[in-house]
Amino acid sequence: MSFGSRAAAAMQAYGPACIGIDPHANLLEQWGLGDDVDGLERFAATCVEAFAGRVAFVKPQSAFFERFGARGVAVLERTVADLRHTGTLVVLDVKRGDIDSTARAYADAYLDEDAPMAVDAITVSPFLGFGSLTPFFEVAELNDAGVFVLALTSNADGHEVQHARRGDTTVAGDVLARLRALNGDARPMGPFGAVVGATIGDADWDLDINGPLLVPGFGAQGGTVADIRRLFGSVLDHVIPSTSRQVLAAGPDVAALRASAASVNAELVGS
Ligand SMILES: O=c1ccn([C@@H]2O[C@H](COP(=O)(O)O)[C@@H](O)[C@H]2O)c(=O)[nH]1
Repeated sequence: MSFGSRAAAAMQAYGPACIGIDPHANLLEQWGLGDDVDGLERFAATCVEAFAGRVAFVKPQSAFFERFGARGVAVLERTVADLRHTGTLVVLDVKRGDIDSTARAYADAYLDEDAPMAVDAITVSPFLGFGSLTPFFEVAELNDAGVFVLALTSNADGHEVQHARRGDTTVAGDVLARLRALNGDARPMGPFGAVVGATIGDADWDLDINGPLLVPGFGAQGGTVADIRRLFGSVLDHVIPSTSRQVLAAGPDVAALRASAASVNAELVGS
């Protein structure tokens, strides 16, 4: 089944929220864990226990695992496998992008179902040109995986590049239009998504890409359900709001983490 179909079915079954696994040093401390590989392992295992099979998407942030070198990456690999084993869709936030031949190696590393770190979808950066992302789209399609392209990021500096004019459009507008073309008329939606922050402010963008919209910036960065409703109105059913620290702050108690994730979904569905 295509990633678009799997994502739509998971949202229907569990609600739209994506819960991020971001083991910040201060969260490890709050959870009574060391800022070391053992702490990381305990943190990730607790997140798996809390969220696997209970939410549609989990988004591990690779940077917080890479911080601990090869042993941290090994923890990430086990975390991804444990989550996927339960059917929870894993969106790995790695923001990759490179020249064609290297992009293919990155795509093989994450999107080839036989790779040790195979995930359901990854985030990529279009900064080397949208065409440089072709290997990611090709490998994803072959493996029923997804790709989320940074379009309008949640950080305040993103607009410097993303709002830059490009002919009669903008850099972000062009990324969104190209994703729309790639997704064609796939039903229920195509596998190629955009990252659009809940914090972008204005609602003047055509976000109808017939693909999933991964929406970080919701929660700890200040984005609210009202922002999501205002920004995504007609394409709300394709929106995957993603939140990490807001939910993780409820840990390390597994029941409290589950309750926090459930209340995010309830709030979103109520919108
Ligand atoms: O535009 C973007 C793209 C990615 N992120 C990532 O999402 C999470 C946000 O964490 P919170 O704790 O919910 O703020 C983090 O991993 C970022 O690297 C983003 O924030 N904005």
